[in-house]
Amino acid sequence: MTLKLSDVVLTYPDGDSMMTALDHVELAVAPGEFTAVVGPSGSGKSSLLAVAATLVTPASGSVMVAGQEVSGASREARTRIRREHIGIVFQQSNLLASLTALDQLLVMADLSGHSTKGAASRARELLLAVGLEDRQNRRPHQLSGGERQRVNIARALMNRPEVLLVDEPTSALDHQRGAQIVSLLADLTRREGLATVLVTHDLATLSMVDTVLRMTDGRLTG
Ligand SMILES: Nc1ncnc2c1ncn2[C@@H]1O[C@H](COP(=O)(O)OP(=O)(O)OP(=O)(O)O)[C@@H](O)[C@H]1O
Repeated sequence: MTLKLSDVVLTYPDGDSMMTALDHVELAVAPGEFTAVVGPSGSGKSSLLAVAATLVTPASGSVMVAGQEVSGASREARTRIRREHIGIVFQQSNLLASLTALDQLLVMADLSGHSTKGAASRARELLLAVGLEDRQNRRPHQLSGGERQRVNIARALMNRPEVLLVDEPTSALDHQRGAQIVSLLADLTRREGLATVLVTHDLATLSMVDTVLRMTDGRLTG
């Protein structure tokens, strides 16, 4: 399993007591497997992604990413695991306003400290994979909402992660464009052998995923 959460409990302070955001959660995603997590607002979906992204440390349980145990790892070790093994796509496209689509990707290679040798060809390959080969010199304001989300997805894959975590990527898009984004994620999951977790409210796109899990009051069920 590329991503494995075992018996994960996450609590937040809630007034004088604690509330349980993740309640003994089990999640296992294999390479090339596209998993969707659905559930009502406040049920814990974003918390699940934050724990899987190594951004939040659970109260107990184990989080394994690409064979490495995250729980108990130092902040530096978690940052390294995140940079090397995890791609994250947020709900809103958070692209840099002044950069072209191509440069949005190249800046990821710079930040990771990897040599830029090979980065340009990886960036072009990804822009082609997301259908933006003729948009590579456009800045965010010259792209549609769907195109910006495609750049976001391509950028998340720049450093060849094994795990892809995607939080409601279609919420700002109409149904057709949203379905195209989920179809693209399905294609990339298979092509790049990613362990992908998609949080979504868009039930119409669930036919494109391999596994659907439901989150209810912090409990994850199949
Ligand atoms: N940093 C925090 N501090 C305290 N409580 C939090 C924090 N983050 C989330 N919560 C609480 O944890 C519960 C789960 O929240 P979470 O955002 O994970 O749910 P969600 O299913 O992603 O919701 P949505 O679909 O609205 O994004 C909610 O009750 C929320 O209020």
